[in-house]
Amino acid sequence: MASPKAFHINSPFLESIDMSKRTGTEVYLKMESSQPSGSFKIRGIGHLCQKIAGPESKGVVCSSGGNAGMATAYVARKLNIPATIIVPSSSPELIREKLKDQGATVRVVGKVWDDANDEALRLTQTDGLTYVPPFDHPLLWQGHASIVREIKASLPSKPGAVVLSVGGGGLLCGVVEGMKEVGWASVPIICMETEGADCFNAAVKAGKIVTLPDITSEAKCLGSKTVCSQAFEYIKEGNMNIISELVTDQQALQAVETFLDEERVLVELACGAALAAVYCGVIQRLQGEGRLPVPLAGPLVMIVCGGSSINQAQLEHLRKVLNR
Ligand SMILES: COC[C@H](NCc1c(COP(=O)(O)O)cnc(C)c1O)C(=O)O
Repeated sequence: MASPKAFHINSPFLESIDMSKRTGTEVYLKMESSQPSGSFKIRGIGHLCQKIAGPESKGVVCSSGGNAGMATAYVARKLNIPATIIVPSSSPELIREKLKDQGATVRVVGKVWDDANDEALRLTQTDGLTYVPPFDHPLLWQGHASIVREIKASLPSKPGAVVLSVGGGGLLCGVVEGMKEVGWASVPIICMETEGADCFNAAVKAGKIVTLPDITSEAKCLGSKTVCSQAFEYIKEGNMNIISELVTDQQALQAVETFLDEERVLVELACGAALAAVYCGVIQRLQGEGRLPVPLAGPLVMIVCGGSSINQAQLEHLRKVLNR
């Protein structure tokens, strides 16, 4: 098998003057929107595919809200193996076309990600395809952990907090793994979800893993009804400072628009959920509640997870649907 190589890039790490003004502390943006597949997913999925889907593979199949699918399709094309991506009907036509442009076979199954995942698992049995999970696998988390190593190499000191979005919990698990590895276990991790795609927050509140009845948020790429068990284990373990917060779809959309204006980059609603931690005052509220120090003990790092299910037409559609 070819020697393992990274499919992801060492993404830009940019200071945000506007976000720093809003929070009263230095804010750095880890721009995963710049990754070849459009989001951070390429880190874990590239690592996993290298390990379990060699040239002799009959092909890979991934169930996805869109971005794990984009990463799988991109990596499969680079490895010259077939890719089948199963997306739910809630994924915009835009992402289906992008997946096809990557050479993937795209199938639309079910209403939410969980339905698409059932079909992906079925295809591993019937067609002998290699299953690429979008968020729940140790090899994904190992790959995602590279983001923390890059941040450590770019920052002169330990961050005061790291902000990220949670869908199924894969990014969170990778960031925790990386932070433990580099000695940042005490750094608060602010986990952001949208109301209606809040499987992690629901588990934190219930004190156990729960399954949402449905995904009612427009942030479909956060749309897993159940968080991966490892993410919840980190809460039970209690060794990390993990804070779970929610914003509305409207707040996430406002964050997407503000980020576009101020940082000139267009990202998905799933990413807007993380950005809203700064733009909608969540950081300041947590400080007021004594859950974050004033000032933060170091710079705030925002993981700009990116996402490909967005363009001007989709942005306009979200404005209409969310009455903004
Ligand atoms: C249902 O969907 C899960 C996954 N998206 C997950 C996702 C996340 C959350 O990452 P996770 O917590 O799932 O590892 C954040 N930011 C963006 C832009 C994402 O696409 C997918 O594409 O299949």
